[in-house]
Amino acid sequence: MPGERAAEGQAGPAEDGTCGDLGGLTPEELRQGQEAALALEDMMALSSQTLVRAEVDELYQQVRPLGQGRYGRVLLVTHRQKGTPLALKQLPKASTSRRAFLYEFCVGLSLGTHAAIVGAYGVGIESAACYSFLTEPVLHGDLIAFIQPKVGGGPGGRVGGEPAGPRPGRCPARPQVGLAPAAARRCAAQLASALEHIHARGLVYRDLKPENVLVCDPRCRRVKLTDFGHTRPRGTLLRLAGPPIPYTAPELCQPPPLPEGLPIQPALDAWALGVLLFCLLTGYFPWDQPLAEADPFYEDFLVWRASGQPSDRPQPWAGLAPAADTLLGQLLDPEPRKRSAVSCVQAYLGQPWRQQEGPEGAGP
Ligand SMILES: Nc1ncnc2c1ncn2[C@@H]1O[C@H](COP(=O)(O)OP(=O)(O)OP(=O)(O)O)[C@@H](O)[C@H]1O
Repeated sequence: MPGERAAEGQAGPAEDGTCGDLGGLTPEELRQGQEAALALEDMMALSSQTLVRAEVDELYQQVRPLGQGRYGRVLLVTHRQKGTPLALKQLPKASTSRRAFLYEFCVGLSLGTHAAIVGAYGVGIESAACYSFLTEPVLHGDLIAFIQPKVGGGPGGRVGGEPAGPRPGRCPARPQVGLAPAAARRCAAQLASALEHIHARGLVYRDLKPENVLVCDPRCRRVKLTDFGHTRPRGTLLRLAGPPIPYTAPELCQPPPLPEGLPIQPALDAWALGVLLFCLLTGYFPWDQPLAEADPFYEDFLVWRASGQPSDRPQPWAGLAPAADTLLGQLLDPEPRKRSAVSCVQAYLGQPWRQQEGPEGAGP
């Protein structure tokens, strides 16, 4: 989360009133992002006036921790009068500005109506040491615990970056890697739909990874996206902060088109969705970072894309069926303008994504 937004600008018209250099953004795309930014500013101003000033324990009973991120922790609590179970995300004031809190709170609130996005209750709380907000609790952990890693890892290492080998508590004899085929397709469909919903509101999610996908049931039938601290209006100018990860789109790794940075586009999320689907199907990352000069697995992928020859197919892609090749080829187009929108997933849901797919419905 909460990146302070002061350092972020937005691509905009040139001083002479023309559209100027929008860093590749069309005027319509720019308008969408500006409208989203204005709507969020309004919502933040209203929410700021209605924050509940109280200590969390006065209102809610703590049950147990649900998770910890870099910026905040999430607790399962119950409402003291009603007993309703709720998830409470707490962001310490020491490391979170009021503006950054309001931003994450309002983005979550504006998006939480979608079935595959964690629902928000519209209750923001200011305590002495923390800002907090309430969301629906999703009690089966995050997707990382459901992805069976390939023993020995893959090119870019195991998803989640834990030591190799089956995880404690999961069936060690199961040959399955990644997610079971039906569960992978269900996840893909729900996440693509959630991202479409975000993009249609002029926003870019920017943080797609299994840790931000919460699982609603033991068979991973329903999932929900959470954590909107990195979400920004389309066209926000951003630079890569820190080293790239497998989910980072290649255009963010290149020198930006404008001095202030790259105007962000939904194509960033399409790339991350492609990488996540690869992980769901194989149990490992396709590469460490999308830099041909630094990552031989990414370089092999580019060579295969350019030639289209089966003999150039990189070994990590070996188990994928033709439909998955085509789908991932569209989402992982290195050229953002040619990359397909996340909605392209829907066209491939009826076809096998892995060679020798097991029986449908075989969940983890
Ligand atoms: N509504 C919820 N229900 C259940 N668990 C949740 C919920 N929201 C978050 N969690 C758990 O808490 C963890 C941390 O939450 P979150 O990702 O929002 O924190 P963060 O500090 O913003 O994280 P990051 O370091 O990824 O930016 C999640 O990975 C998840 O396991």
